Amino acid sequence: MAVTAYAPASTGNVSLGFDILGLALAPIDGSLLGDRVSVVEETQAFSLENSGRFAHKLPEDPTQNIVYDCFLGFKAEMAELGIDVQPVKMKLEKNLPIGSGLGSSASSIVAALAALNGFYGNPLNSELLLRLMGKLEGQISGSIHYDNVAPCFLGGLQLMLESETQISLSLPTFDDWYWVICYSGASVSTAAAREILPAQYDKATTIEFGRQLAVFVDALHRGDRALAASMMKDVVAEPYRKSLLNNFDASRAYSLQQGALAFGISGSGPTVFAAVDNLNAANDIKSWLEQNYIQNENGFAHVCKVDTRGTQVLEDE
Ligand SMILES: Nc1ncnc2c1ncn2[C@@H]1O[C@H](COP(=O)(O)OP(=O)(O)O)[C@@H](O)[C@H]1O
Ligand SMILES: N[C@@H](CCOP(=O)(O)O)C(=O)O
Repeated sequence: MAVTAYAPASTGNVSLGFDILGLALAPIDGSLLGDRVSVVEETQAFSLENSGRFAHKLPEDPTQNIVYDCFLGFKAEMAELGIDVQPVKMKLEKNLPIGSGLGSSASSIVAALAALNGFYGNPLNSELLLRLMGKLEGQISGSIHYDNVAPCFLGGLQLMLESETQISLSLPTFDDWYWVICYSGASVSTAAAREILPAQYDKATTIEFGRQLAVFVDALHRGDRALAASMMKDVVAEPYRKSLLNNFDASRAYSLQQGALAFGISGSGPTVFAAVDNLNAANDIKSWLEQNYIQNENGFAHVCKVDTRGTQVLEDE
């Protein structure tokens, strides 16, 4: 029976946890912000059919699509278990823009592997799947980072542990926070946005990074909203990446003036996010960003909450 998986958008870094903190997102109006991948049936030769708002931005050759690499990666893992996997017919509904900072490649990877695993009766456990997801994400961006694939797969706010037995830890979140996200419509390559970062950081930056992350995690556990929000400042990527983004400083200034608790770059951009604890302010910031941050017809904005469910796998009727 055909199996479909939905994998939500995610914000990597969340300003203060470069490569090790990520958040899954769900628009509060119920709209779909994530890719869907189906495994339809076994066939003679691998095939992939693309649809969705951003399908036209995908490589035309199906073997250049990361979904194909997921199939190969899954097949190799199954071979380790002594199981031979035949070519399959797959479908990708590409709802997330590529190079947007919303974990677009992660969403396709996670949905593809979750659907493949579901189709074959869940032979691979979650930990193994997550490692494979990270490996495939690393293939695209140049180095392995789990801050998109982990929240996309598991839901919620995830902190990377990356021990031999566990990749990710789930952190508590504040139910009353909204996450306004706005994608400008421009494309920023994650690999390129990683290359512009320094290879080394100075002592002061390193201490600041450690202080912020430690205090933030403690504040989350104690439910101290104000302290948690005050730690959300990016000392690692934003100083170098914000020059790639039009109108970033004005967008932050407006959001903070409207009462946003924090404002930053989602992943490697150009999407920006504002954390807000008031729905009226969240809607107001969303409208302003729509008017002032979006650059073309591909852009959009949503008021979101944390997606606590992560990837959803369904057997088709
Ligand atoms: N299913 C897919 N979804 C997203 N990107 C894909 C997919 N298949 C192949 N790609 C390629 O992977 C790269 C993704 O770029 P990247 O900047 O990492 O995107 P994102 O930050 O949105 O994940 C692009 O070159 C894109 O053409
Ligand atoms: N930690 C990564 C996150 C990249 O996210 P994406 O959504 O832009 O792929 C980074 O900041 O490079």
